[in-house]
Amino acid sequence: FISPRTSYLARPPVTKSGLFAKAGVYFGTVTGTTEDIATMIQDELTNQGISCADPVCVDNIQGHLAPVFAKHDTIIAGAPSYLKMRGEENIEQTGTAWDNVLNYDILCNHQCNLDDEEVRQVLQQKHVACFGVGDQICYPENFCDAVGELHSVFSQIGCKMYGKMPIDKETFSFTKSKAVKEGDHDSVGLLIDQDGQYDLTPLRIKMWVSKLVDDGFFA
Ligand SMILES: Cc1cc2nc3c(=O)[nH]c(=O)nc-3n(C[C@H](O)[C@H](O)[C@H](O)COP(=O)(O)O)c2cc1C
Repeated sequence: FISPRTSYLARPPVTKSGLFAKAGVYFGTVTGTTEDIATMIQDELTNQGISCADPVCVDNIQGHLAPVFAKHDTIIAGAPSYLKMRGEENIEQTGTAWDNVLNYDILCNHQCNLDDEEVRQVLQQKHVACFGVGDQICYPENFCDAVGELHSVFSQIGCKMYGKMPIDKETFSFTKSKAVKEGDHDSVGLLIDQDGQYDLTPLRIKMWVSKLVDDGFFA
């Protein structure tokens, strides 16, 4: 007997049958930029022959997340970064449903406090890659921090993480980001500066999607 509540856990792996798209792109946004990037990623996936559902805004997800995420083999998760002050302390937030959906707030301490066992169970089987948008001129020490935060949640749940990118020193000028581990030459996901470098965005997306394909993200 499989209870209706957990029946989706027993579904066979997602195929290209058209019932479920192979890749799911989830984003949060405050002023629309992350949505634009999510759509550009979807277009690039389609160009490269990967079936991808229309990007879903996490603020529009009602109720339980597990059945939503269960629809896809691979999840691409994107968020903007919004630095905020809490008293004297800087805290990072996305300003979107990611902040509460994944207990994002608690991530500032780099702890994963995801109590929801069902979400955890579903996500453990998934390939996940993260992307984000930010502004490296105004926030050079916190550029795209949310990408690092999101990555840290999904990896602590036990997802198989993809999407690392070498940081191009010729074009990026930020000094610090939670998306770049100390001493690393790669970021943990795709970093986009649509405020200052929108002209570089299409190539960055193309290279990232190509790398995801090469690394077996969709295999
Ligand atoms: C109050 C405020 C705080 C911000 N904090 C950061 C930050 O910490 N890091 C960063 O890279 N960008 C930061 N930004 C820039 C936004 O992340 C950037 O404009 C992004 O494109 C907005 O994405 P959205 O349109 O999807 O909300 C901040 C912008 C504002 C207005």
